[in-house]
Amino acid sequence: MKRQIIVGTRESRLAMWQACWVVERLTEANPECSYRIAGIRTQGDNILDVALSKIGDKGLFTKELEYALLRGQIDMAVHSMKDVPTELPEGLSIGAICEREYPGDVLIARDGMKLWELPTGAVIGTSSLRRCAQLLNYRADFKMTDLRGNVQTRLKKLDEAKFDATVLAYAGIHRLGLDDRISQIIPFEICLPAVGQGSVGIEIRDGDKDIQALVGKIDHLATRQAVSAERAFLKKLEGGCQVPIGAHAAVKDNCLRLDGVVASLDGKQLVRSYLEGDAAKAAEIGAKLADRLFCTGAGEILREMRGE
Ligand SMILES: NCc1[nH]cc(CCC(=O)O)c1CC(=O)O
Repeated sequence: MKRQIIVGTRESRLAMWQACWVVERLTEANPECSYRIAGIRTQGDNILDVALSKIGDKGLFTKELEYALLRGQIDMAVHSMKDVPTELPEGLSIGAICEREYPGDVLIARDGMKLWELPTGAVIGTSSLRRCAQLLNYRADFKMTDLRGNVQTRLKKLDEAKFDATVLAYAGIHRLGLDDRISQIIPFEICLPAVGQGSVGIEIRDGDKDIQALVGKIDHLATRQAVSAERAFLKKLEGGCQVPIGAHAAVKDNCLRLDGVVASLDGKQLVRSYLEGDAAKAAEIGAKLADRLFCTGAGEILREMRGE
C-alpha cells in the first residue's frame, strides 16, 4: 500500500489549481506515495464585503490551514507565498518554495486599454494598498475604488462596467487560463509586485523528516533565495500596520538583485531603491535594503501612517 499524503489548500479555483500543480510535481518526484487534496475554507474566503486592508489581520488565508497542519489533519499546506505572513506559527515552517511564475502585475482594462490610454479620472478597482499607491504615483488622476473577491469575481465586476480597469497578478490570471484578458503587463518601473507574488510555497510541521524529504525534491533554490530576500525586506519594514510595500528579487548566476518600494497611500511620497549581492545572503540583502529605504524617507512614511 502506498502511503497517502494529504495536501491542504484553500478552496478557490486558483488555490486548487496550485495544489494540483504541486501534487503533479510531488507525484513525479515521489511516485512511492499517493496524494489527496483537502480543500479548507479560510477566514479570508468568507469576508467578501470589507476591504482586506481595513481588517488588517495577518494570515487570513493561512490560519485554518495551519491549524489543520498542527492538528495532523493534513500533512502539508500549499499557499501562494504572497498570502503567507513573515512570521509563522510556532512549530511550522516553509518546507519548499517551487519555481516561480512571472511575478509581476497585469492591467485588465475595458477595451484592452493600456495604462497610458486610460481616460483622465479612470476608475481602477483594487483593494491592494500597494497597487493603489504605485498607480497613483504614476497617474494622480486615477480614482481608486475597492474591489474584492476571487479572480473570477473581479473580472465579472469589470465586465459589468463598474470601473475602467483592475490590476491582478500575472501568475493567477495565467494559471486560470485567462491570458486573453490581459491588456498590459505592468512594468516593474511602475509597479513592484507583492512580496512572494507568483510563487507557491509548501508549509509543513517542523521536524517532519518524511514530508520534508518529499517536498525538498520540488524546491527551487533561486526562487527560495529571491522570496527569502523579499520576505526579509518586508519583515524589517512592517510594524504591525498596513503599508504599501512592494519588492521584487531575481537571481542570476548566484547574484541576487532586490528592488523595493515603500509609498504613502496617496502615492505622493514614494521611496524606491535596489541592492545586489551574493544570493546565498538573500535575507541579509533584504534587511539591508529595508534599512536603506528607512533612512531615505520610508521611516517618515511609516511614522505618518502610524499617526506618530
Ligand atoms: N491576494 C490574493 C492572491 N494571492 C495570490 C494571487 C495570485 C497568485 C500569486 O501571486 O502567486 C492573488 C490574486 C492577485 O493578487 O491577483
